[in-house]
Amino acid sequence: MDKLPKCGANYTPLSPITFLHRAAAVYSQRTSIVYKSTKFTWKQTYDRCLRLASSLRSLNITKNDVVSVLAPNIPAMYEMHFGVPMAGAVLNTINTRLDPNNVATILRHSEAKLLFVDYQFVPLARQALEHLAADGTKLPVVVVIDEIDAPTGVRMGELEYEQLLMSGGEYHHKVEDEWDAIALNYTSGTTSAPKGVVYSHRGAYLSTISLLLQWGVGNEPVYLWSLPMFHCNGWTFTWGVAARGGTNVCIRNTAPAEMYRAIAEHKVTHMCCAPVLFNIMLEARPEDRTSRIEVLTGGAPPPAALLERIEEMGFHVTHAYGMTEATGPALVCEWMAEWDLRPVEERAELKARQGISVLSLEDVDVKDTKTMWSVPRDGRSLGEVVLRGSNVMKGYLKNSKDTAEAFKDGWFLTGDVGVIHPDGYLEIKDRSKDVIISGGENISSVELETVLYRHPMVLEAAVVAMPHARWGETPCAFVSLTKGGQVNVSEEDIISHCRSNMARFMVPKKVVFMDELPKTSTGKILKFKLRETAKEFQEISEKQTQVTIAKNPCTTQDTIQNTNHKPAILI
Ligand SMILES: Nc1ncnc2c1ncn2[C@@H]1O[C@H](COP(=O)(O)OP(=O)(O)OP(=O)(O)O)[C@@H](O)[C@H]1O
Repeated sequence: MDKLPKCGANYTPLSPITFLHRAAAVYSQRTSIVYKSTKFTWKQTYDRCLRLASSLRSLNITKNDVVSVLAPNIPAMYEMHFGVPMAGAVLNTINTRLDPNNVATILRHSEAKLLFVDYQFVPLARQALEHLAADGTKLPVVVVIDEIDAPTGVRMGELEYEQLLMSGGEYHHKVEDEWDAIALNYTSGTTSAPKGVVYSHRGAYLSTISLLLQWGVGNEPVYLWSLPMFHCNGWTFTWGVAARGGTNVCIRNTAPAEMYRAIAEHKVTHMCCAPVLFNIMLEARPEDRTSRIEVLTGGAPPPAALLERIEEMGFHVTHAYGMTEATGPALVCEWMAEWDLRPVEERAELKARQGISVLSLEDVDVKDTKTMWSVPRDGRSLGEVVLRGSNVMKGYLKNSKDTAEAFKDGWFLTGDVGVIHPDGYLEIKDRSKDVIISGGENISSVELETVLYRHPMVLEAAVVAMPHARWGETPCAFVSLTKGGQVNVSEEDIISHCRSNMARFMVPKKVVFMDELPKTSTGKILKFKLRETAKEFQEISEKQTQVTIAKNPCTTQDTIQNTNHKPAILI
């Protein structure tokens, strides 16, 4: 048995590039991409990617060179997911919502050789390159991507994407080792400075296939690009849509009108988004929205109440949990048929659990990371979520310390705190840095937020620890309200809603109303900013016990609005 050797016929390096090669052969005339008036077939997409790879080689881009891109979900961004690794290079998609300094940090750290810039982001790229020039960093070659069907003429240097493509021949780098790097993605920076996560061809291939299976994506999906491709390569669906011969519906931004128009026009069947987008879609819901759309959501805990509301509109939601280091989704809340018989509220609660591992992971567990012992599967015992398997990153670029700390005894430590239920489904209770420890009791901020979201006038909610002289920490809630709620709901209303729905020691001692909660560029609520604010309240309360008004609780660029209500100290 052992003497049977591997050979070219039975052992080939795994790479998602093969999905495109196959799509061009077997789905050649199917539509691959639609964007405004532009439409391509899979044969055309393949040809364009071969040209892109060839053009990159002519610009001296070779194996392991980093090619960065600042672009929305446009056809060029999609093509780069194949064309860049087909040149042997590593794709680094940069979050377009970052500021110039953050973009410069990524370009500097990744040592990008080439930067593609969508014409709308030229001002951002210019400022980022000024930062690099100021400290003498070698600048990348810049290629502007102009609007494909209506060129604007905006340029930054001489090179333009379509012209570059037209000048290219055909090139396809042969992947010799599936462990070679394919992509470099920076984490959101929610808890610490962003880290550069490196994916292998093998990891990308297996993650893509297993997520397609887990979500049950069949033949010819019509996939709406509502999730940025810059977020973990669109949770692998950049590669996945090619694998299923689907159609990529590209949109420049996720304004609800544009999304609803695309959904109706192209008969969208699938889309992904963070839960934050549900609020936006609910506020702008068209009256005639009925057709069923499969939605994969994740990136932050989706409150059960929000799931209930969005499903009423024909969006059939599947909940996934993951992170940049796990190539996007690592767990999916796979639905069990028997749950269909449960009451609506219970169904939403089951769906709000993060679920079970995708097939490409060998194992997932919740452990006490000091002893590395598993916690009991009782739905109550807290531990850290750990993963192992082919989804997990190669490591952090040029950061051996953080890489070493992230791996322990053959596991990747996620930094998330969770429980395992008796049925094997995992539920995230918090990020380890967000757990509130009050009088020795661990309080899950996610649990409190779930209750807050059940208040019909609450649009967004986040709970953080506020220092407390007696209890060490107590929960402080930050809430934004629906339009109707802004005139009607008081802090006392929210507190009394909490009192009726949770144990007394968990009830937030203070509620701060904001027009909108501060978020990271990937839509996660910036809890560390809220913690700073909560700390200020505590300091104020120690000095003066009377009612206090919040002064610009958050003042960073990420903050969208100041408070518009007058919170009272209730300690
Ligand atoms: N379905 C989900 N439910 C709860 N939390 C989730 C879910 N999906 C993702 N998350 C949270 O998002 C995190 C992963 O986010 P991401 O990789 O974008 O960067 P980040 O961890 O926010 O940034 P940084 O590591 O730089 O602080 C997870 O560790 C988890 O805390």
